[in-house]
Amino acid sequence: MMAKITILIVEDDPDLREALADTLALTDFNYLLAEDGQQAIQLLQNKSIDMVVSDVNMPKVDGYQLLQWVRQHVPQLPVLLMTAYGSVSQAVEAMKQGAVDYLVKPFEPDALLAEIRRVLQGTPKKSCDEPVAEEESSRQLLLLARKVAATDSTVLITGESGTGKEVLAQYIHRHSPRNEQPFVAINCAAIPENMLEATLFGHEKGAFTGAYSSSPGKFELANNGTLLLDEITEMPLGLQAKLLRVLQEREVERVGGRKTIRLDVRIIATTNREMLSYVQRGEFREDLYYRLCVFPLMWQPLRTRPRDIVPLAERLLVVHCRKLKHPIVKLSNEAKKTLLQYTWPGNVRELDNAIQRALILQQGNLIRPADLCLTTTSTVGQPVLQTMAPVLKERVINTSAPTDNNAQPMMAKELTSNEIEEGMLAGEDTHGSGSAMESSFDRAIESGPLGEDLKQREYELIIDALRTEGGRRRETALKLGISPRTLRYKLAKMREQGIDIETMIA
Ligand SMILES: Nc1ncnc2c1ncn2[C@@H]1O[C@H](COP(=O)(O)OP(=O)(O)OP(=O)(O)O)[C@@H](O)[C@H]1O
Repeated sequence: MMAKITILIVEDDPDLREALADTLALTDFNYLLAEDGQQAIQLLQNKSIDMVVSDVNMPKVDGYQLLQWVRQHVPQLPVLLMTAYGSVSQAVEAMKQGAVDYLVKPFEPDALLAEIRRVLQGTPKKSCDEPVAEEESSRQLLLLARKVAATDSTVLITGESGTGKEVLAQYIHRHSPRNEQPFVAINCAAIPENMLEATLFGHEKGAFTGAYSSSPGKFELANNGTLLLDEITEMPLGLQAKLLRVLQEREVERVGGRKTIRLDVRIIATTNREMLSYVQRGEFREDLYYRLCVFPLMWQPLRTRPRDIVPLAERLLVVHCRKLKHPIVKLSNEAKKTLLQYTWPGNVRELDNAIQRALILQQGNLIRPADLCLTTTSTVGQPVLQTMAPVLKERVINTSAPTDNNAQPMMAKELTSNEIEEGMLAGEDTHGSGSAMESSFDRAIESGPLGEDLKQREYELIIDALRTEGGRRRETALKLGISPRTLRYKLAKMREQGIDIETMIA
C-alpha cells in the first residue's frame, strides 16, 4: 500500500533536495522533486500526490504561498513545512493556516520519515499525548472518555473554544480498540463550503473544476478508525442531510462517482456552541443532532479549573522547548501567580499562545510575568500586539499604520478573502498572471505591523457587529457586507487565535 504513496519534495537548495530524495529513495515511498512553489503547483495540477514536504523560503512562489494554494485547491492534501530556526514563529502561524506540522532544520532523515508516516497515518504525536487533568472535573471527564472509548458509540464533545475538545477526541481514539487505525480530523468551519462535500466524501477526477485527480474523502481515510468532525454546527444545512444519510447507511459515494464504499468509522463531533439553540432556530437538523449526541462530554472553561493551569503551562513549555530545540525553560513563582490570576477567555489555546510568546521573550531560561504579556485584555488580541512589538520588528516592512480606521481597510482585505473563498476555491485563479507578485505584496502587508493592525481592526469590527446584532450570524454578515460563509471562516480563524468570541460579545 505504501508503494503507491507519492511525496512531493519542494526545496530550492539542490544539495538538500538531493539529500531528501536519497532519504526517500531508501523507502517504499514514491517521490517527486520541485525547485520552488511554482514548479510544485504545476506538478500538483498534473500528478497524483499524497503529501507535500516543502521548504519555506524559496524564489517565485514560497512555502506559505504554496500552502495557501494547496488549502484553496486541494484542502485535504497534507503539507509539512521545513523551516530554519529563526522563522519558527512564522511556521507556527503557517500551522494555523493549515500546514500539518513543521520540521526545524537541520533534522535527521529518520525524523523526516517518522513525521511523514505519522501524518499519512493520521496518528497524533506520541510524546506528551495524555491530556493534563489535575482538576477533579477534568479527571472525571477523562474517566468518562475512557469508558466510552471502549465502545463504538458516537461522541459529542462540547466546551468553549480552546478548552481541549480535539485533545479529548484524540484521547478517546488512543484508548479505543481502533487505536492502530487512522484518526482523521476535519474542521467544518475552516473548509470552504464548495469544497466541504468533496473533502468529506471524496471525489472522482473531473468531478468539478480543479479536480485534477480522484481523491478519497475524510470518511474513507478514517475507515476502521475515528473521524473527528470539528465545529459541526458550521456545516451547511444541505450537507447536514447528506452527512445524516452517510451516518445512517454507513456507506459513502464520492462526488462524481458511482461506487458505494462501506464504512466502519467511529464519529466524534465537537462544538463550542449551544447546539440546541441551533436546532431550535432551524440551523441544525434535529435528527442529526440526536444521531451525534449519543454520548455527550463537556470540558469546563479553563478559568473554572485552576488546578489545571500551571501543569498545563509546564507541559506546553516542555512541548515547545523540545520543538524549538531550546533548553528547558522554567516558570518563575510570580509567573505562576500571574497565570492563576488571569481569566483565560481563550482557554488552553490562549495559554499555549502565551507560553509561546513568553518563550521568545524570556531571558535566562526563566519566564517572568512580563514575558507572558497578559496585562491588557480590553481589546481583542491587544496584549499580543502591544508587547510583541520588539519581536515583530524582525519581519517589519517599512510602512505606517493606517490613520483611517473605518471600514475601508477591511473591505480591501475582504476582497482578498472573497476571491480566495468564492473564486479561487472554485478552481479559478482570479489573480491572473500577476498573482505571485500581488500575493507576495499581500503577504508582506499581512505579516508586517500594518497587517496586524488591520487584522485587529477587522476583529473589532466583527465583534462590534456581532454584539449589535445580538450574536446572530446572518444579520452580522449582512451588516458587514460579507457572506455568512466568509463570516464563519473569519470567526473560525479568530477562534484559532485564541479569541473567545462568545465572551467578547457578552
Ligand atoms: N488537557 C490538555 N492537556 C494538554 N494540552 C491541552 C489540553 N487541552 C488543550 N490543550 C492544548 O490546547 C490547545 C487547544 O486545544 P484543542 O485544539 O483541543 O481545543 P478545542 O477545544 O478543540 O478548540 P476549538 O474549539 O477552537 O476547536 C492545543 O494546543 C492543545 O494541545
